[in-house]
Amino acid sequence: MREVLALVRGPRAGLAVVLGALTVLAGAALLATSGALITGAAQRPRTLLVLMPLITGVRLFGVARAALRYAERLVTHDVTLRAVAAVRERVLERLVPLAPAALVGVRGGELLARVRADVDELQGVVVRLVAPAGVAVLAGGAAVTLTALVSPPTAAVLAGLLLVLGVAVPAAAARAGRRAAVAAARADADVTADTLDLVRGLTDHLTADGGATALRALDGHLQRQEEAERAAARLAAVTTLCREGVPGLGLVAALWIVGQDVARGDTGAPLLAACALGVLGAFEAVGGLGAAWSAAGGITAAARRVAELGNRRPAVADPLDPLPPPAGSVLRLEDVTVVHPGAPAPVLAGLDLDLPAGAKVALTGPSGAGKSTVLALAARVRDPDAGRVTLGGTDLRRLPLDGVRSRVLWSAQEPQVLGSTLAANLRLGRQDATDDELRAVLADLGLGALAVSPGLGGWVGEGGSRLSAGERARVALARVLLSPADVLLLDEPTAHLDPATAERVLGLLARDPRAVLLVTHDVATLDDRWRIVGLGAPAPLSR
Ligand SMILES: Nc1ncnc2c1ncn2[C@@H]1O[C@H](COP(=O)(O)OP(=O)(O)OP(=O)(O)O)[C@@H](O)[C@H]1O
Repeated sequence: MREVLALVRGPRAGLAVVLGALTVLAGAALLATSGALITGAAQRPRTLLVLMPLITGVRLFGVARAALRYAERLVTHDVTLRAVAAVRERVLERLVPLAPAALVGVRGGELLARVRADVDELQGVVVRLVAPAGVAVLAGGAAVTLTALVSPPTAAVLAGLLLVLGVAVPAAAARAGRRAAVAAARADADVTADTLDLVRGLTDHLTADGGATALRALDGHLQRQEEAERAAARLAAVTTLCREGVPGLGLVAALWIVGQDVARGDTGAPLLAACALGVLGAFEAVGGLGAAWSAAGGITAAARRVAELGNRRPAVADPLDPLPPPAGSVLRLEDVTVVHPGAPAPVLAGLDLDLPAGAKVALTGPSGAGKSTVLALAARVRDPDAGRVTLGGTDLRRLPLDGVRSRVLWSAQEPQVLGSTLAANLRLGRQDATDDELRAVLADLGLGALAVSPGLGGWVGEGGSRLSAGERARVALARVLLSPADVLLLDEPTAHLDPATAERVLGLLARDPRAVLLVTHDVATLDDRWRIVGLGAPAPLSR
């Protein structure tokens, strides 16, 4: 929260508060001068000139109030938009280094909820929290001081009732509403996460039990959401009652106190009307505090969740004193051990692996043997728990991450195809690749037809849904072939391909002058250009 408040500090936020306070005071002054004017007119003065200052005051405060409100909204929204843009940028900046290794265990929908719903919630920090609090202090203080000039006892009553309406009532409501706000935020996040998971895995859910289990879980979250909303509505009704009732009490108190002065002849009736209506208007100073107190719970919870994401430590980080890029590109795993969190035994223990420049190595072994983990180490997506991984003789941990990623390219087991054009997907491999180069690589991979339909500028569907699984796999391969990296790491690149296409792809990779380390379960398709390294039990098969 401190971090979010720091974003709204500064002259603009101060200006928003001052304008808000002046708007409230102009409103109270408008009521006061109107009351005085009507009462003065009712006394039938001999000349209207007596009323001229009040007539001018009514006009002045009426116009000023509208102008000030407009300026206050303008400044407040400017501050809000700046703050939200800064928070969103910060969240994304923190998220990027976490992916992918440090985000294992975080649900995609939950992440989306944090980036979208929580950051949206934080946009209320100025409008619903900071500005109302500042306005209450400034305008409330000024109203009490001005009232004290006319009637100190009325000022004392006003101060007390402002505290009741601005502090006691909202604090009690906030305490009662905190649980509902947290429950609502949790239910919102669960609904978003489950809906996203349901949509993503629709086919699996439908084939399992027609989606009944997933819908039941979603129903549960929706019910919790509804209960939280009902509790919030009940609370809102009680606070509305107080919001309307307490200013009424202030009005009655002012009429009674100043009325006694009028009865004694110490003051005039116009001043009585001005004071009573001014007091009524002054309650607008704390009008936003009820919403501020109830918003505080949700905003604080959202800020805490966003901060928690920022406090996650990236699985890998840039070195403090990076070494210059090595000249050679031999990739070596030396006596490497990896223990996944919570795992009873290391997935890799004392593994040595050499990938000289231009070498073709195929990693094989049973499912869960740690083949993908080897690729993750080689691309420095994670670091070994013991041993080291070197590129050209330099420990990867001593090289800038960008430098490693530009030299070593990792194509994951389930590569992502973006819901964009074919060309945009291919250029993830190399941004400056020409259209001719894109067409050539597609032709090499047997995807020449895609260059015609949907065409390089054609949309490939959400997640590449307009392509077949084999086409998606080859689009990912095309990126790899276009990339300028020295070392290519591929996780089961032929998994979705028919035998003839798999052979064609392996041929292309074998002819590529760069070092290739691939994971495969299909050793039979590899010719003798490939060195095969087996991982895990049963005893490794080596050639
Ligand atoms: N982030 C992680 N946290 C905990 N355990 C993990 C993590 N990543 C992988 N594992 C575990 O480590 C083991 C090796 O996983 P890895 O993905 O490297 O296997 P693999 O040989 O590539 O398997 P497959 O052939 O099925 O793709 C598995 O038992 C897996 O459950």
